Amino acid sequence: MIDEFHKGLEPAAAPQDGSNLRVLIVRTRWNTPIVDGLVDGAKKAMIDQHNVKPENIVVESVPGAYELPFAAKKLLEVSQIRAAEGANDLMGSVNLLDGLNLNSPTISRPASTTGTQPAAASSGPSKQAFDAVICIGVLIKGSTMHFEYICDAVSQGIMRVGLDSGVPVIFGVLTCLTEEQALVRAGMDKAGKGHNHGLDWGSGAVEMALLKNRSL
Ligand SMILES: Nc1c(NC[C@H](O)[C@H](O)[C@H](O)CO)[nH]c(=O)[nH]c1=O
Ligand SMILES: CC(=O)[C@@H](O)COP(=O)(O)O
Repeated sequence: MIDEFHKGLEPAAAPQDGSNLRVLIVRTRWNTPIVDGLVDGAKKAMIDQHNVKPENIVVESVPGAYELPFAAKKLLEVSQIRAAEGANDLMGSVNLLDGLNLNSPTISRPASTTGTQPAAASSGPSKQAFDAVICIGVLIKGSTMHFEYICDAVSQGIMRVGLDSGVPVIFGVLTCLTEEQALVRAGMDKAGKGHNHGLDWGSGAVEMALLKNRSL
């Protein structure tokens, strides 16, 4: 029986400004063609509707949905450590600039008190911590209870990463009984009546990141 086609979430009332956000997408390598479509939808919504810079969207892959929570947790932690190091470098230079007028337009980084130049800011990976994470995967029921156990573990795990880290983690995992159900929810069904849920996840990531960053 073909179930009702989903129209997905109504788009946000208005596009939101994601131009300063950095978003991590963790995606699986199971059911790759469908996951690819969902990832594309999430990126499209963030870039086209909410002005997220393409270079501020990082995509990492894991074997399967069960690995999504661990990867989200660890990659988030690394980005937060890197951001703290970046802030520390900056504070270090401020300390080195003791007594100077920090508003001076000609300020430069002096040699450190030990006579060696402080490490130049690396041009390596971004030091901005992720403002949101989107976990994307497709679970399709097989002939055993494996599906049920993974679905429960993954949904609980992804929620816990968000609550524990204080960074919104979007649950972008389709839990389907058939491949057709997944195709419909990725907007890839032959009838063309489906809706790409990745679009909703991208918009949701921007909305929740801005909510997290909202100043009191
Ligand atoms: N059957 C599906 C899986 N199974 C693999 C697990 O997610 C996991 O990678 C494995 O148990 C090793 O820990 N993963 C999916 O993403 N989708 C499936 O349909
Ligand atoms: C979601 C799954 O792990 C499932 O596809 C595995 O299939 P099976 O239950 O037949 O082993």
